[in-house]
Amino acid sequence: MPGNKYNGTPVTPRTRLERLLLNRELRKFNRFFNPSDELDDGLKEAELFANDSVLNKDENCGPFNEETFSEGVDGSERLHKQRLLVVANRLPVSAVRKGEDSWQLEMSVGGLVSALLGVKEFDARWIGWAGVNVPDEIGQKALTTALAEKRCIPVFLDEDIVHQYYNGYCNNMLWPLFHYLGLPQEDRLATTRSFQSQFDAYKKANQMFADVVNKHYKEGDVVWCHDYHLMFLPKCLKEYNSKMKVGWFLHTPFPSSEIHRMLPSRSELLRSVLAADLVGFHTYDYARHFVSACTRILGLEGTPEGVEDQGKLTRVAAFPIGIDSERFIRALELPQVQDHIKELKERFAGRKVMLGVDRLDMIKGIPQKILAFEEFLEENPEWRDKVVLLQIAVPTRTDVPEYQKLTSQVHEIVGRINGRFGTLTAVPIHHLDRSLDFHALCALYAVTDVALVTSLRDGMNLVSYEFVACQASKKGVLILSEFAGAAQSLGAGAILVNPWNISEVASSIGYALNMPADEREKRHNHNFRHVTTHTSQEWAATFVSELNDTIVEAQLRTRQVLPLLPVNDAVERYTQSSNRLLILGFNATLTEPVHTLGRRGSQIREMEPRLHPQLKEPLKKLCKDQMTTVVVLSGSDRTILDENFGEYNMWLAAENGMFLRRTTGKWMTTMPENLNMDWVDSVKHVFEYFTERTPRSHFELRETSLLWNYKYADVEFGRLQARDMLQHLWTGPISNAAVDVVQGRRSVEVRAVGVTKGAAIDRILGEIVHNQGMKAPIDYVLCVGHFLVKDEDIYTFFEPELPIETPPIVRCRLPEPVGLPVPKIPCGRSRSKTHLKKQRSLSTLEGNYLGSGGWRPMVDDRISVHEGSSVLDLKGENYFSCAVSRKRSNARYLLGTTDDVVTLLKQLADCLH
Ligand SMILES: O=P(O)(O)OC[C@H]1O[C@H](O[C@H]2O[C@H](CO)[C@@H](O)[C@H](O)[C@H]2O)[C@H](O)[C@@H](O)[C@@H]1O
Ligand SMILES: O=c1ccn([C@@H]2O[C@H](COP(=O)(O)OP(=O)(O)O)[C@@H](O)[C@H]2O)c(=O)[nH]1
Repeated sequence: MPGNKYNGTPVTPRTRLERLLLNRELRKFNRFFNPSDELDDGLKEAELFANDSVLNKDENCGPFNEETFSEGVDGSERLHKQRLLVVANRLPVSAVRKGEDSWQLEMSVGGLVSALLGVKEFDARWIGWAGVNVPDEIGQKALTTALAEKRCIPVFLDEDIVHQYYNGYCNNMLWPLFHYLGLPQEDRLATTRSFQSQFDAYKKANQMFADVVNKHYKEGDVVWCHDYHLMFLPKCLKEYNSKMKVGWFLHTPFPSSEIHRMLPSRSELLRSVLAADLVGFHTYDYARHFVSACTRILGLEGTPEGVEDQGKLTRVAAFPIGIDSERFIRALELPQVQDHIKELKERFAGRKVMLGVDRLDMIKGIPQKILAFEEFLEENPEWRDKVVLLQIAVPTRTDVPEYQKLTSQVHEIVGRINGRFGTLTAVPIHHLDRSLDFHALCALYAVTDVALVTSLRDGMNLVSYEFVACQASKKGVLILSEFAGAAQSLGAGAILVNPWNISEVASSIGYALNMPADEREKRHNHNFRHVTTHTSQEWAATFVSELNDTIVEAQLRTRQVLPLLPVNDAVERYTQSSNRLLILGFNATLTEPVHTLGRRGSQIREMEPRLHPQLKEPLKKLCKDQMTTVVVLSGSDRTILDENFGEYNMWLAAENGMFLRRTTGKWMTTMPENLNMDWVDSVKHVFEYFTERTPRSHFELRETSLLWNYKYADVEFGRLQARDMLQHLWTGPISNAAVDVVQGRRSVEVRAVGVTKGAAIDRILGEIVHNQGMKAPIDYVLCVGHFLVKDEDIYTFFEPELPIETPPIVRCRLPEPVGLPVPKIPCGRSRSKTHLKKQRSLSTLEGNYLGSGGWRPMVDDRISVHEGSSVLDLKGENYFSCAVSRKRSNARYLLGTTDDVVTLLKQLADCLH
């Protein structure tokens, strides 16, 4: 049993990586002690499918293993297998109707099927379409029963849905786009026109898959959705049951966001996929493109772990698929395969064999491959009767016009070349429009000297892996397209080519055919090691293990996330209090929500923040209330606050509290007269420079700070520019200046040192109490804002217990009459007593209300205030600090959006008469 490496005792993993490593060791351990389990099942199954690619209906064995619990060889009970629901468009078998209630099942061809057949560690069921329209109930029942024996569950799609969803949206739209081929040339307009109906069918089909999953789902199951056919499925599943563990894996490339951006349904598709807990791709590049599409198109945050939306993380990672290499290696020993090998060797004696195995799909670059072979023959006449190219082109998606066109194109080229270089007894290209059975395919791989994989784009390409697995004795050469996912794993051993460059491929063929044995061996060994260690079993186990772990991680994260504001409680306590203070931020708190989707947001509108129109009424009512004091405390400058709030009876604190006025009075400031602002010019210079060079960024020059905002700029470019700017500022203009830098999600602010909302609130409070002649202490505080890091000190200001390290803050006093009660301050929310210092009583503190930090009118006389008593009589439960749309914060509570702020203030206002 894996344990502590040094003392053998079990260890408790603390981090995600530790958990995953432990999990990996556990899997290795299980495999080591239960090897027969895996191999026996695998072999039975492989042979079942391999015989003549027809599944025997009576065989009580399917693509997946039957038992969940069973006896080990030594009689011990084996581990409980995780239940896994694999959901893919196609089942691993296609059904052929033989009578009203009888069906024959044939194995489907394709990389996804091959890979998932290797998945044996789970108690798995496969949910998908059987590739046939079954309109009648008798037929559906009989097929369901036949498939159940193979642990497959059908989704019945009618002809129209298949036409619109599978042939249309999936294969005519998503497939070419995801492979960078663009929309089909000839019927591009028609495709664009039929988009909406096809997309509707796509969503409908996905919902039909979801319905079947929901019917068969049991608590604790892992649901693994596959491929571009089912991008809507994660959302449908999570809407039905948010606790379901949902993973989604894409078998094709995920294109650059510039391509994905063309899809009219681009945002809906991304959002649906993001509903999954874990999203997987074959390569890091595809994962990177996906994250970038989410940041650029949806405006979400991309992190090294994945994509974050309102604190919810969807993990995104690369899980390169593999094959069940053992199955191929073992098959080579079978007598029927050996017979095939012998036959093939005799048939092609004296000639080198080159092989291509592809579905007849435009992404596979078959015409380009054949043209390169033609060029090779043209330039190397000595090879013409010494080499043969065997091209297996498996028919696929034959109802889609583009695929029909490709078939005739390939036939035409092959015919021309064979006519040109063929002899009476031999042709250079053997082209087969059909699939081969497993044994024939293995034999073919084994006798091949050079395999040619020239995909124009390919998610992974398993043919290249299978070829390598079957080459232990021959050690043939693999020519591999750099645009196949496999190039990232087999790149070192293969000869990598750009399939669009026909001359390069032609010369690579020459290089491969002439390659010395020792180089062939070295290259082969490298690839063989990879193929035999990165298997489909490993792939599936890693994905499922990470999916399980993602759920654990999400639970841990949820615990760190703030609880939602208990609105009813906040309202009730408001009504029960008699001197209440509402401190409200402005930007992203009281403003209208704007759509910040990169290029589409209303930048012009947002650059001048406006009060949410629905807040006007409630705010007016709250401000009129004698027992309520409203303060808007913002980083914005005075003009903006004047414009938005001039008409209300409230307090305005501009530039993070540096300026203050009651709307009935004039602006005052506590900005020290000798505040050193020498740094402003040089920072402004830098901000101007970056604004000029970062399209759609802008900056604001305030009296005590400068703010550079890149919210509407390209996210990645903006972030790079911000990094560059900060580096420059820290090493140059502000290296010795008395400034603070506040980094927002998409902004950089440089302020005079110590200017924070928390530092200002004390002085503001003093002025309010004094100015309003408050007789009773404040007994209710609601502090709501989208306050960034440094400004979060405002939330803690009102917390009754402060950590010892808290720096002294400027204090204030109540004016006369004195004799008010000493504040009753209850315990803070979650602070450990050991970290606390004694309760803070404002009445005992010396104020510098009139000192250097005191309020000065902007133009005329000074205010004077008398010594007084306690400003606050705040019971812990009468204090509500609330962060708006920032899940991690020092505030006690969270409000999701500005709309929630509207609801809250409306409710408070409704309590007033
Ligand atoms: O079912 P079809 O429409 O006939 O297509 C067959 C499969 O083609 C695609 O395969 C991809 O998956 C492979 C394994 O991950 C990968 O190696 C290859 O590069 C991909 O093209 C498709 O993604 C599957 O859904 C289809 O079943
Ligand atoms: O006659 C054939 C030709 C191919 N294949 C299988 O089809 C899969 C093709 O997968 P790949 O990843 O190369 O490409 P895909 O077709 O999925 O795009 C491989 O596992 C092949 O073994 C097959 O079973 N019979």
